[in-house]
Amino acid sequence: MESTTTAPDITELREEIDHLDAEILRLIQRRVEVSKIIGAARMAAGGTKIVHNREIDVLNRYKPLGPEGKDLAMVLLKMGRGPLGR
Ligand SMILES: C=C(O[C@@H]1C=C(C(=O)O)C=C[C@H]1O)C(=O)O
Repeated sequence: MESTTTAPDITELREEIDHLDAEILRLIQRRVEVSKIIGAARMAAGGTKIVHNREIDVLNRYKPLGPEGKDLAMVLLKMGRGPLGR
């Protein structure tokens, strides 16, 4: 029996990756923005910049991606915090 599998269209797949990256970038930028707004509002009200249990929830959310998911979540949290101690 002959195989009927066709080679993937790399050009087309790369276009999809380009679109996905643009969307991921947009979402990350918005996430950082929202996280900073929340942090600033909480600090202005006399609270802390970081909320530990909420950050644990975020880390757990990325667990399906494995160890790299945790790294990714850490980077996202770090980006939203900005410099600590301010
Ligand atoms: C955005 C918040 O503030 C901080 C930033 C978080 C985030 O980027 O997900 C989570 C917890 C807080 O440390 C929040 O409390 O929801």
